[in-house]
Amino acid sequence: MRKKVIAGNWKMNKLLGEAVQFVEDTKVKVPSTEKVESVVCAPFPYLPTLVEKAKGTDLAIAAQNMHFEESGAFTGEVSPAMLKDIGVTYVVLGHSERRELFAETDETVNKKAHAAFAHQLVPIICVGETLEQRESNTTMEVVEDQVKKAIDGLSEEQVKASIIAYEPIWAIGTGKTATSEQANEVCTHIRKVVANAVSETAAEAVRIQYGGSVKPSNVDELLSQSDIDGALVGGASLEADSFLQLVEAGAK
Ligand SMILES: O=C(CO)COP(=O)(O)O
Repeated sequence: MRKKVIAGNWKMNKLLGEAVQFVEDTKVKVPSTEKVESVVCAPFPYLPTLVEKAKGTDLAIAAQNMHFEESGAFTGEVSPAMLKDIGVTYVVLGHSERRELFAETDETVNKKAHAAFAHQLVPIICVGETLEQRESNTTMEVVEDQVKKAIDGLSEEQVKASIIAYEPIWAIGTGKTATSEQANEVCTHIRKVVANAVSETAAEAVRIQYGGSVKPSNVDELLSQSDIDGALVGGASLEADSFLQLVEAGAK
């Protein structure tokens, strides 16, 4: 049984006081169970404070991005070593907003995945098709290509420890969720891609999240699907109550 992962991706939202309040409100309420991991992906300036606040609880704190280099002349960037040093444990890589707006490529996502493992960070690797690609029936090949490139050169153990988030771009922040069947179909395909590229063992172990307008009212159905092991959630992760309902669904 794969442990589910519910990750709230706050994106560029909340001020420090609000971020701290959220962690105070949720850290004692997230379920302590083998069934689910609860993760909050917060903006960089809040990470040290939130890691401190969440210490010793079942709430993990993640970054939303990082550079792949250890250090150097990269003004404005944050390195994997810095994240590791302050106690961050997960990092989102290749979110579609970073691919679209900040020139993230499959190649940089792959470099970042290697860098994450070099610093004991668990990567949450995002993939997903545009509406145009879905309408032209190229979803499976687009996603297959993204997954293969992202995990290229990782060891079997590293792939087993990775999290892949399938986020159809047309379902992000639009209120349009993929149906649970549509979401599962692609997640099943991702698992096959991993089986072919790495091994059956890696495919069995890798956790695959769905993301795109996940909310308390649709999370149960999505999580009941055979190949969906969690959710990466934007809007519905901003309120503590709603985030807690999502992690409770993961603990069922
Ligand atoms: O992009 C997402 C999570 O990374 C999804 O965002 P929404 O849940 O707001 O659609």
